Amino acid sequence: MRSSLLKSTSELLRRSRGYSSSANPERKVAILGAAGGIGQPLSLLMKLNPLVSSLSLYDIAGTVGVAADVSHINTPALVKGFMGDDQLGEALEGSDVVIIPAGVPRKPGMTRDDLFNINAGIVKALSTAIAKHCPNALVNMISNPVNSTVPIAAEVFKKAGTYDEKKLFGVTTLDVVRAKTFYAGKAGVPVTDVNVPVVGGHAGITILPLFSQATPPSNSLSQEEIVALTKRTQDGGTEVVEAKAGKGSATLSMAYAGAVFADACLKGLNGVPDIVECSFVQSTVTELPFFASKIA
Ligand SMILES: NC(=O)c1ccc[n+]([C@@H]2O[C@H](COP(=O)([O-])OP(=O)(O)OC[C@H]3O[C@@H](n4cnc5c(N)ncnc54)[C@H](O)[C@@H]3O)[C@@H](O)[C@H]2O)c1
Ligand SMILES: O=C(O)C[C@H](O)C(=O)O
Repeated sequence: MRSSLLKSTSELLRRSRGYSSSANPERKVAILGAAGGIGQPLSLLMKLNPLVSSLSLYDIAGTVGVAADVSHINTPALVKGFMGDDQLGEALEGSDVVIIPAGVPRKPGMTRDDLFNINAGIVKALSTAIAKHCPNALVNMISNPVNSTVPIAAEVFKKAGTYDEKKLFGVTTLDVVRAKTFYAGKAGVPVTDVNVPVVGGHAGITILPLFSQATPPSNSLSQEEIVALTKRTQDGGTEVVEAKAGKGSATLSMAYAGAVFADACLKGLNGVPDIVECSFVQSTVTELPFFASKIA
């Protein structure tokens, strides 16, 4: 009796947060680059997500320890670690969502484009494996330069005959997270109430936070302050790269942003209505083939 009461109370709590165990199908999430600076905290956050039933942690090295560590957390997701080319197929098989933070990060003085030569090859190889082993998965691309890695993945999927423009997302959520934080601080509004769409791309001046559409609106911000907020959002990545002084780029805030975006994907797959996020996707909003905007 007591256990069934506890069970139904916990189900009620889950429902009130938008989750329902009985309605939610089994979902497998794979993280490629799971032992890295983003990969590890992202693995933790996805292990905490009640919509995940199976969590597949893949990297070229280091996943045995990360998977053992994360697997001890008492949440339902079953965790498995995979390493090296031989295990990539098994890591991906049956995945509903694949998150890709694999690749090298910036050091001070570099632009995201300086990462292209190394990361393009990594993303091409991983996308080829996704096309083979889980062609229907939603792909969340974190690896930089996002403005290029997303089109690369699209080309790989087209070549494999598996491309679905609605399933490939460049993760620009960190730009939104930053815009919300910086706006709330300046406008003096509670950060949890704030929303700011960010469109364009994910590099320097291609990051376009639309503070004119921010909610709650602020009448107190001057034009100068909005220009400064825009510049800080555009330079947010560089601010962290310089602060880390050679030890990489944003990892913790990115893991948070990646977990928010992946959660939106899982909710979308589960039929939860009105899920809206900004993402860098194939687009007809401008003449550019890919553009970040609000997607539902
Ligand atoms: N989209 C964004 O907003 C955003 C934000 C922050 C960082 N990033 C990008 O994310 C990437 C990762 O950053 P990080 O700080 O985690 O770097 P990191 O070096 O700490 O981790 C990268 C991980 O990728 C792994 N890796 C390399 N090649 C691989 C392959 N072929 N298959 C699987 N794993 C592989 C490495 O072993 C490493 O564990 C960088 O390109 C960085 O620029 C993007
Ligand atoms: O700035 C970087 O190199 C990493 C990432 O794109 C970010 O915005 O933090």
